[in-house]
Amino acid sequence: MTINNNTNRSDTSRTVTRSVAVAIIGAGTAGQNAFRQASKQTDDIVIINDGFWTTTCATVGCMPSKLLIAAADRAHEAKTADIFGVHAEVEIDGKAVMARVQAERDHFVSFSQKQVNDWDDDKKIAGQACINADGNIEVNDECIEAQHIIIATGSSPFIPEGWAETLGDSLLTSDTVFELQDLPASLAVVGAGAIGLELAQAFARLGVEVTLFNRVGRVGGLKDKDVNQQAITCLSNELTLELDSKINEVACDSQDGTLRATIDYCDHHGEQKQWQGERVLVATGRRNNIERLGVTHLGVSLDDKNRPQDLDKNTGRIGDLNVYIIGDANAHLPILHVASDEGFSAGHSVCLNDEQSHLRPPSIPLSIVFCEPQIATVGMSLPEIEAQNLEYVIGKVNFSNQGRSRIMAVNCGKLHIYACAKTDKILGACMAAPDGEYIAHILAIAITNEMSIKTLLESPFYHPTILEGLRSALRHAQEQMSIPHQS
Ligand SMILES: Cc1cc2nc3c(=O)[nH]c(=O)nc-3n(C[C@H](O)[C@H](O)[C@H](O)COP(=O)(O)OP(=O)(O)OC[C@H]3O[C@@H](n4cnc5c(N)ncnc54)[C@H](O)[C@@H]3O)c2cc1C
Ligand SMILES: NC(=O)c1ccc[n+]([C@@H]2O[C@H](COP(=O)([O-])OP(=O)(O)OC[C@H]3O[C@@H](n4cnc5c(N)ncnc54)[C@H](O)[C@@H]3O)[C@@H](O)[C@H]2O)c1
Repeated sequence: MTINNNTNRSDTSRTVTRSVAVAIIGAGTAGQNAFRQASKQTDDIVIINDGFWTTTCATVGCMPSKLLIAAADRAHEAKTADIFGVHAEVEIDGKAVMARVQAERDHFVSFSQKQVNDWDDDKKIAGQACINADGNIEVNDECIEAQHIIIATGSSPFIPEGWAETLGDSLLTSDTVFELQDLPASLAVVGAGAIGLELAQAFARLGVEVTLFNRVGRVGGLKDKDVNQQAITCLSNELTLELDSKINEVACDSQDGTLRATIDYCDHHGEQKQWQGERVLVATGRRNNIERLGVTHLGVSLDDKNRPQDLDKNTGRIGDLNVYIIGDANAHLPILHVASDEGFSAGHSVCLNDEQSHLRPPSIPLSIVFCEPQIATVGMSLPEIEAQNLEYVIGKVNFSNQGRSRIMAVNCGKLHIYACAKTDKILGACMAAPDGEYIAHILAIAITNEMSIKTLLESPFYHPTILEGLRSALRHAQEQMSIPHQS
């Protein structure tokens, strides 16, 4: 069977060389999960992948970035030990730092490679897939007709037009930065999203002279002005920030074998300035890899940012087509656990008649940026709550005087909890906070299970912990409510 709703059929059809029940395009986290789940139901399956058969997460994403951050945090702790009366001489061996990042990264990569190696060779095709006007998949010299197609082609770094040429060898992206053999002397990081923030702070902590540029005044996508401002205050203790700036031109030349990159920009006061240094890490966002895949031949419509329309956010299914677009490829929530869950759900639903069986329940939004303080958002954002005219209160805590945070000298940050004033339930939260990853998970569990603030406050909070800061914010929210049982 070919995919239905085929709108762009050509007369010059290529002969089908293989027919399968399920074809998966892309073997990253989402695609591998889909393959594993679907393989439990059918043998009539093929997975096609271009490039490395591991995952973005293990190879150039979550894992190498956290390995670099781990080294940076050790350096930071040693360099700032003076505050405790502990004096340490810190010497950073850039080659050894990068060697550990690469060795541990390779260890993680080998896990996913081993799993893929165990799959039957005749179910794996290495090559770049393209969907033709008949809705069939062309790869190498094969033309595959599939009853169900799962697209899990991920995303790639977006580089502003012309920058690759003008920055030449000084250009780095998250695809190349972890291959460095040594630390650069100086680095401009462009983009203060998750990638830019994590890597800018990590390199700064490792002794690299870092300037972080962003075209808006927001960091880590924070939508709460107060928390955003607090995050900027904390981060600027360690980083040179050029927020709300406009980059006009980038260039690079080489003198005596040393790279010299320049960035001409207009700062937030409107003053023309120039940055000069060794390397430029471009972290200006990622784009899903479906532009040239030919998904429109399957009846899928895309908006102006390549986002598929009619996406079922639980399964990645597109409308009533037998087409699923999952993971970063659908540009919905480009984070790891979402790619993983969507892969799992799509893998089941292509094979079972009962589409609801074994599907993961929709999880509430959760994102964490691993800078310090950690920037995390859970549930609804403030603009979303306001757009729905919900009656809300904000429970706030500032970590500057929070007991355990002061003890540990990590007392910079703020937590805002948005709670419904009528139901006592948590709607969402936003923070730049020490131990933000744990606070965010507790709040995510509370929202998922519709726990009231009262119930949460009846749970024990051990003393002295940073989580007592969470209790302070919950109490602050409670104080503002007029629900009788709360008084
Ligand atoms: C630096 C960095 C740090 C990150 N840190 C975190 C983090 O801390 N936490 C978190 O939750 N998320 C993080 N992410 C995001 C996370 O890594 C991604 O959301 C996730 O890896 C996406 O998985 P995927 O399966 O959708 O895509 P991928 O793993 O990218 O897999 C897509 C596969 O499809 C292949 N492909 C593409 N086009 C074709 C084609 N035409 N034919 C055949 N194959 C094709 C690709 O080569 C690739 O192998 C990070 C990302 C980056 C870049
Ligand atoms: N810890 C995590 O969960 C984690 C870590 C890294 C990446 N990721 C995932 O990877 C995705 C991509 O991350 P990202 O940080 O590249 O993208 P992003 O979209 O989050 O941030 C890009 C930033 O670059 C800025 N920008 C864009 N063009 C610019 C220009 N010309 N000049 C100056 N600034 C410019 C934008 O204003 C924005 O702040 C994220 O959406 C996230 O889901 C997650």
